Amino acid sequence: MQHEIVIVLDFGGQYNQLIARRVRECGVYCEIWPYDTPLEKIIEKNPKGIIFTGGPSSVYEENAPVVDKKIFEIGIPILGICYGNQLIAYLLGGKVSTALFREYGKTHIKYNTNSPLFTGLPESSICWMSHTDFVEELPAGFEILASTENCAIAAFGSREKKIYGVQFHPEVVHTEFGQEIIKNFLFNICECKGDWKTSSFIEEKINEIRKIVGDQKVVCALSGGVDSSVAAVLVHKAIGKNLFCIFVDHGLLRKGEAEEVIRTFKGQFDMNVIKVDAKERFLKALCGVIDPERKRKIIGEEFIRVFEEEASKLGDVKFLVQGTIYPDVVESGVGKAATIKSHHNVGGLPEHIKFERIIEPLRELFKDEVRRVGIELGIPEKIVRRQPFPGPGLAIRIIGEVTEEKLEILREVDWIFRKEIEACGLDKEIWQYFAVLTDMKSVGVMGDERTYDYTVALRAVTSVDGMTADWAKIPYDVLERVSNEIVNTVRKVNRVVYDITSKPPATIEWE
Ligand SMILES: Nc1ncnc2c1ncn2[C@@H]1O[C@H](COP(=O)(O)OP(=O)(O)OP(=O)(O)O)[C@@H](O)[C@H]1O
Ligand SMILES: O=c1[nH]c(=O)c2[nH+]cn([C@@H]3O[C@H](COP(=O)(O)O)[C@@H](O)[C@H]3O)c2[nH]1
Ligand SMILES: NC(=O)CC[C@H](N)C(=O)O
Ligand SMILES: [Mg+2]
Repeated sequence: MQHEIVIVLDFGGQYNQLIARRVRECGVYCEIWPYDTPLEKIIEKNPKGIIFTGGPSSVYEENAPVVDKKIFEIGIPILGICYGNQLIAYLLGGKVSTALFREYGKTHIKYNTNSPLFTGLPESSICWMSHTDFVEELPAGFEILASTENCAIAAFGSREKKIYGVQFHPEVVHTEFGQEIIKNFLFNICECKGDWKTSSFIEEKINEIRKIVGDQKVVCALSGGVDSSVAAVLVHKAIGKNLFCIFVDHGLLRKGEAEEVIRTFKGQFDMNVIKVDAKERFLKALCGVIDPERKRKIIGEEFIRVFEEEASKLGDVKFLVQGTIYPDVVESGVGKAATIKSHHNVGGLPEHIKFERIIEPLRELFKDEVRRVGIELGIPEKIVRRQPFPGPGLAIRIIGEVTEEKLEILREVDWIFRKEIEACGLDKEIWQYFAVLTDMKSVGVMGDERTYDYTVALRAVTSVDGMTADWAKIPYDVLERVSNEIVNTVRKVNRVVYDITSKPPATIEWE
């Protein structure tokens, strides 16, 4: 059966896959295509609508990514988001400039709810912005449909042309009514019917994995985190005893973590799990390194070398399974997307790898989708609900050089914060909560003595998919208890600060 399709044209935005996902959630099939796909190919596919994504470029730059202007004349509805919005205005004769007031994160917005794009919405609400440029003058034949305090043209469009642009990001969960806007575009403007159902993801993947590996051995990089646990269980369902999980203790784990992972996994699943102690080699490789990207690449390479060594002990192993998910991919900078940080399992991978193929069954999914798959696979809530912990571990939470001493300090601080958050039940609402050891020392006074010690930062965020996040409004008395216990019990720390930035403009991790 031929489904209705919406095409998302990719200009390198951070949230492209989120757009695709929102469209799929509305029951409309959707594919992401490169921005320079020839127009004939698009017309041939006969899409119900086209969405232009955001992107890191500015339309007035030389070599900025553009589309064939004829795309505006073929009668297919178009929605431009952020860069896509600026591009529509620019190509149709409007003016795009750099703003004096940049907007990142939470912004109040007012909608014209008479527009089919915004019907059913309240007149004002919250949207999320991430831009420097803005549409200053509209092209002829368009009207303003939304504005914010610093951005007069926060949305524009033409009912007759069926072309719309929004400066904000309706696809991120922090934009209230974002999904309604996407729905309005699909159903009111593109006149979609919604004829697509999420086909059985698990079944499809199991078949695919069986087809690729047959009866050969496979190793799986297992961290005990959500993604790799779900990936491991999925692959285990497909190939059983031919799966060998490798858990690496790289010395950058949290207090008690290695023991807990092994205990949970051995107790819970009937799987082969190999634990590798690789503390020394990781710390040696990181010695003297302060640049965050270098740290990530070194860790990415060491991981692979350890997996290769372990695999060679098992015979001829061609396949490595990783729990890579979509945010790891996009932040590492694939296609037109900018590199935000090289996740060790994607952008941090070394050039030469002995495995013939890396299998990543969760590569297109977001964390909350992975969690849903995990629950469906029968993985206990306790594992599926764990807070994310990045593969490079504490190395990217220690600003500057990683040393044994700093690791020791951070482990203790992090433990105190974690225990307190869990004790007061906040762990259920907060997406991630951890401590960062800054590279800064400051003066304090303890027991009438001068101290000159480290500042630690506490970071806690709420999020749904890790792509955008807000800082968690932890009650002052909880922060106070944590701060007191840290400075009273952890040596070499005399100051505690709380990070109150959202993502964007910050990221969740500090490096
Ligand atoms: N200590 C480790 N040992 C083996 N593999 C690891 C380790 N840490 C990370 N990996 C691999 O790198 C991938 C990415 O790490 P990441 O932390 O994003 O995912 P995760 O640990 O599976 O889930 P979570 O995000 O919930 O922590 C993992 O899915 C896993 O395949
Ligand atoms: O496996 C991983 N390898 C990495 O290199 C990595 N870097 C960040 N993260 C996790 O990804 C989510 C988004 O983090 P950022 O806002 O810091 O980019 C957050 O949940 C981070 O903890 C990583 N996970
Ligand atoms: N998120 C985006 O698409 C940003 C578009 C453009 N680079 C700007 O800064 O305004
Ligand atoms: Mg992890």
